[in-house]
Amino acid sequence: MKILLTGANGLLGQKLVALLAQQPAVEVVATGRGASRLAAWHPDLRFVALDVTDGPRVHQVLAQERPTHVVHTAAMTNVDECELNQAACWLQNVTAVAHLAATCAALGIHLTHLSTDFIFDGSAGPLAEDAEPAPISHYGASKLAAERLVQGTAGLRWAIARTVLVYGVLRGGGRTNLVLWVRDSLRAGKAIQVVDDQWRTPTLAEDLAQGCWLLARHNARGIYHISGEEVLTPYGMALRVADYFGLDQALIERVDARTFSQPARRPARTGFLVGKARAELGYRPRSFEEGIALVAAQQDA
Ligand SMILES: NC(=O)C1=CN([C@@H]2O[C@H](COP(=O)(O)OP(=O)(O)OC[C@H]3O[C@@H](n4cnc5c(N)ncnc54)[C@H](OP(=O)(O)O)[C@@H]3O)[C@@H](O)[C@H]2O)C=CC1
Ligand SMILES: Cc1cn([C@H]2C[C@H](O)[C@@H](COP(=O)(O)OP(=O)(O)O[C@H]3O[C@@H](C)C(=O)[C@@H](O)[C@H]3O)O2)c(=O)[nH]c1=O
Repeated sequence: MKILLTGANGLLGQKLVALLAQQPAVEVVATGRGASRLAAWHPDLRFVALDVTDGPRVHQVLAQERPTHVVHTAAMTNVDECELNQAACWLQNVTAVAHLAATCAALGIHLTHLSTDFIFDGSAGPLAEDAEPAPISHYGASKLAAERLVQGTAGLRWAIARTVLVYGVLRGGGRTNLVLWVRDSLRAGKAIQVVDDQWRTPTLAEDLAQGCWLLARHNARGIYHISGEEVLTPYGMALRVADYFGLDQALIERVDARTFSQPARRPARTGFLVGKARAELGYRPRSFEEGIALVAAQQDA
């Protein structure tokens, strides 16, 4: 197998690089916007600059590299930024997917595409793969449009991995995540307000990477929910993080989502049922406790 990753500098991309480096039978090509931020940790990694919004370049790189599989992790993931800059969001989350899907179909490459719980309206959860999407933000709408584009590309062999609130240690800077934000705020003695009326199944980035690897290895076809299994609110997660790291829980103020005036709406209740991935792929996510322990171990390393 030869697997090409998009967005390799991002959180999921980094975990996929680390996981696939341990598979002797897999050749990895990491790609990302601009230079590699992984060279210090993976000096032998093959890295090719690829902005996925550049259609001719997408075709050029895939035609040159001829991977058997692409895992498309790159996206505009700042949900508020997507609401405020809708054209940029569409370009990165939809137009780019059109380039990749068409090229993968033409070259016979299996595509694993990443999607999100934010395609749902938050009225019910945890959700199975056949739940009806109804996005309430521009980010969610763009990710749903991308799913439909993948599904509608003639001749494409595809899998869609949908996931939920991903956390883990990121090297070299980038988008933070709930576990690191809570830990670092409390360590700095900073009070935080955390919502207790949103429900999620938080996902350890390493587990998501494992799920993507399983999808590619099985040449899976169709939609798979790949997340953690415990339904928690961000407030509940914050308390557990504080507890694990021995930090002051009194700094965590329990609030409603209405307390925040964010540009983009968030679905209240999501979270995923992962039974399909468990049964068909052998996917086994870690508990939230185990996930925090892994984060702690990596920070100490
Ligand atoms: N994080 C989460 O909580 C969730 C994520 N997802 C989905 O999972 C996927 C992976 O997310 P995650 O790794 O956490 O996100 P990150 O934001 O950590 O990583 C995304 C990466 O995509 C790169 N990127 C953005 N635009 C382009 C472009 N035009 N060309 C090439 N690379 C680009 C970014 O580059 P740069 O570093 O230069 O900015 C970044 O490295 C995404 O598709 C996301 O929608 C779904 C649900 C939850
Ligand atoms: C910043 C902040 C967040 N939160 C909560 C709300 C939210 O549920 C959670 C994470 O907030 P963020 O704004 O970091 O992330 P957010 O944009 O809500 O996270 C999303 O990212 C995209 C990419 C996805 O696809 C989704 O699955 C989802 O996890 O933390 C607070 O309670 N207080 C705060 O001050």
